[in-house]
Amino acid sequence: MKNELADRVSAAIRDVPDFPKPGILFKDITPVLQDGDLFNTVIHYFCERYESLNITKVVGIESRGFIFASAIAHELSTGLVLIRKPGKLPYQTIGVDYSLEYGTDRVEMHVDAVQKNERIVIVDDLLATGGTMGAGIELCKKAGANVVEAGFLIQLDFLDGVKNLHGVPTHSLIHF
Ligand SMILES: O=P(O)(O)OC[C@H]1O[C@H](OP(=O)(O)OP(=O)(O)O)[C@H](O)[C@@H]1O
Ligand SMILES: Nc1ncnc2[nH]cnc12
Repeated sequence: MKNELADRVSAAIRDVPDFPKPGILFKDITPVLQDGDLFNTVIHYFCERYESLNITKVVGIESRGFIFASAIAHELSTGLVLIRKPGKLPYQTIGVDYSLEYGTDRVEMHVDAVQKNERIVIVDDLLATGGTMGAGIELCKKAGANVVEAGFLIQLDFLDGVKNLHGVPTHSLIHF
């Protein structure tokens, strides 16, 4: 199932050169979302991976990670946690700074979003340098969570982002 689905997702992803900055080949996932059957199959693929792992919360990273995390959490009936860019969350937060393929940023999470020893998965659409997910993992670990897996739709292997993921197991549906 994985290879057939990976081929369908690869074919749907649209490459946009020089977005948002010159030299970046942007992987546009919106065609995957626009295809109801494909989006549904992707969500079920991740749910099958996670359904027997006693996951209590799915953590999504703003903004494209929210799309996948929220659909997976809904399907698994787990909680959903939002990791957001700075200044967006209303309550007390913990935060981590990181560098991006095209800039620097910071991620934040509510202090009470994840409890000690909770089994969580963190989901994002794409792994590039790993700065974003690395910071997300750090946040969840700070809160005492057991990060079972970092899941991605797409992994850009040439950027070797896995080295920034603190040894957490990772899974990506497709690799470029
Ligand atoms: O591995 P990294 O080098 O950290 O890059 C990956 C991150 O970059 C993109 O998000 P972006 O910051 O563009 O935000 P968006 O999802 O709101 O478009 C992507 O959705 C990941 O979160
Ligand atoms: N090349 C890329 N395409 C889409 N999202 C990204 N986030 C970081 N690098 C990216």
